[in-house]
Amino acid sequence: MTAEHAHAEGNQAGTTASLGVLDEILAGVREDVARRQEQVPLERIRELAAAAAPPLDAYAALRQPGVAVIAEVKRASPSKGKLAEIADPAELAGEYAAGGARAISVLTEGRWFGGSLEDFAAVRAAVKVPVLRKDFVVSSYQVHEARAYGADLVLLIVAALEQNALVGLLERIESLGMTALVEVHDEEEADRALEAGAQVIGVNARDLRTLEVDRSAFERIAPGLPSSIVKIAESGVRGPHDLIRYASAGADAVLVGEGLVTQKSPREAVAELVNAGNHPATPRPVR
Ligand SMILES: O=P(O)(O)OC[C@@H](O)[C@@H](O)c1c[nH]c2ccccc12
Repeated sequence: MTAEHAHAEGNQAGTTASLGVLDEILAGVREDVARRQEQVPLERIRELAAAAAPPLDAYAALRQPGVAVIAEVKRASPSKGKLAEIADPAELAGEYAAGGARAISVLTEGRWFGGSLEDFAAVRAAVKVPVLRKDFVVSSYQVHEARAYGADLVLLIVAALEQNALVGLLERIESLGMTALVEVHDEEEADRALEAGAQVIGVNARDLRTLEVDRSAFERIAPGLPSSIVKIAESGVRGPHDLIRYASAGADAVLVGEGLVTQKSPREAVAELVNAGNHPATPRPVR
């Protein structure tokens, strides 16, 4: 499906707000996973995961001094439709890394974000920094698949998962040597993430049900998280001033998509953020 098509459907989804965009996305993801699993059965994907190069330590990478920039390869979004052409995701990721990105995020959801596992594989082969599989993970098949494609980090969205599923998937990710980035949007979800044993927590400023952005969510939630937790501010970073605002509230890292893919020079845009994150006047997380 094209990004335009995805956007058109996204607008229709807006008229059925009671269902929420997240539920619509999840329904499509479940269909797509079932189809892939018919082609490559779980047993086979587990073998491929076992044969993949070992994962990088993303937790350690994100705890280095300075505010880390996680740069995202994002073609489209449900709220904005098509964002960027991205003819060569490997090249874009190379630019991000050259600009100083501490990790790369790759959307692999196809219907709404225009991503794919092919994009992921291309990026993984192009960079040496940890790579995040950004998708709507609902089954352990997707976790093994992520590892088979060389993922170091896997996103888990608390709003998309029952607590026992969250715990099971988090344990599966860690048992394969990867790091789980557990995404929350409010205090209750943050409590669930901690209870599940998350070490890396992302606060998404965007509510995945309504698609509204609230940059103050991080400021409300982050102070309540233990100092051992890597805290990532996700979404809505337009430039250095947003990074500094998040850093003041205790962010170890920011995750940036739209604000980078729409720039003429993604490398320079990353470097500007990285410089802001390394500046002596920028607040450091207290540990
Ligand atoms: O493009 P932005 O506003 O910089 O946001 C990036 C990232 O936070 C966003 O893509 C995101 C955060 N959590 C997600 C979960 C699924 C899909 C996408 C996302």
